[in-house]
Amino acid sequence: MRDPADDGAETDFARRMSYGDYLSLGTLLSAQHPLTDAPDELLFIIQHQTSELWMKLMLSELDTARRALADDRPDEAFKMLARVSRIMEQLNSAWDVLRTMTPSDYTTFRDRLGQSSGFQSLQYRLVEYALGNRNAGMMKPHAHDADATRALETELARPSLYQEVLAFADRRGMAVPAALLHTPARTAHAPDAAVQAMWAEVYRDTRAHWTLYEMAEKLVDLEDYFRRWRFNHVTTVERVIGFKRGTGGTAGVDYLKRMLAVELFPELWHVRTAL
Ligand code: HEM
Ligand SMILES: N[C@@H](CC(=O)c1ccccc1NC=O)C(=O)O
Repeated sequence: MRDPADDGAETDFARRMSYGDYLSLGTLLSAQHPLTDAPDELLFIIQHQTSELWMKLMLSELDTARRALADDRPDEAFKMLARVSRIMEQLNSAWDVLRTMTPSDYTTFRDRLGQSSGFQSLQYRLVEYALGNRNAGMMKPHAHDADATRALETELARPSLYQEVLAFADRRGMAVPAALLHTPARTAHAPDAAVQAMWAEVYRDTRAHWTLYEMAEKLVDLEDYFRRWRFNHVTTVERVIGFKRGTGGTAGVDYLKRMLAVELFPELWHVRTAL
């Protein structure tokens, strides 16, 4: 048997930082605590934990993108937004693993989940808020958690990604209603005719407005991937629990189907009809 040291591999990590040290794998890999012996429960836990890790990165990228936009560095924001779309694509592919869990597998441990549900995911709510799908009522499940409530309030006190984009367009000389720019929104952005007219101008003369045109397509891309996530979620849920009520207390599939109608950047979709 060949000794790895013959290939020059370092083997003494008594006093050196190793792979596992750097990545805190001791902590990461000891954070799975199934409540039953059901083999699919580990799948369920890891699927959610990995989603939360990707959401953590997504929030960091959305933060950087917004700061770049506010500082008029659109090219940097494009890079971050493209990455957010790729992360969503990653989350979309992950559903294929969870879909291997049948209703028979899931019912062996579903009761043990109690009232817990993805509805209470802090990071998911922060992503929704950052993207502009703002509903302060969604903070209620976090009322018992001061840190979570503070994080959500801090997010609501910031302009959403779309507001940063509109402010950027305004600085580029486009006509954007002032009311949409200066106060961070606490409710979901409602379709606005003047904003749609602004995007129509961009799409009608892409050469004159290339940066905003690229921006618009980055946002449409992002929302396209997010819609696919919502669709994969609701389809997986129907496949696994049918039309049962959710553990979080909502109607389940019917609630999630309503969420499919959410439009993050409505004018960018509506403008297409007008082009
Ligand atoms: C078999 C797997 C799954 C089932 C049966 C399921 C079921 C549900 C149901 C019924 C809801 C509605 C809220 C409720 O009343 O509970 C919900 C919400 C939610 N789930 Fe899942 N889910 C599954 C997997 C996942 C995964 C892998 C994630 C990834 C993090 C996730 C994230 C969420 C989020 C963020 C919400 C809130 C959505 C919103 O408010 O728009 N779920 N889920
Ligand atoms: N709402 C799900 C339970 C569920 O999926 C879940 C439970 C605990 C932690 C994360 C979950 N995932 C998404 O909602 C259900 O009704 O079966």
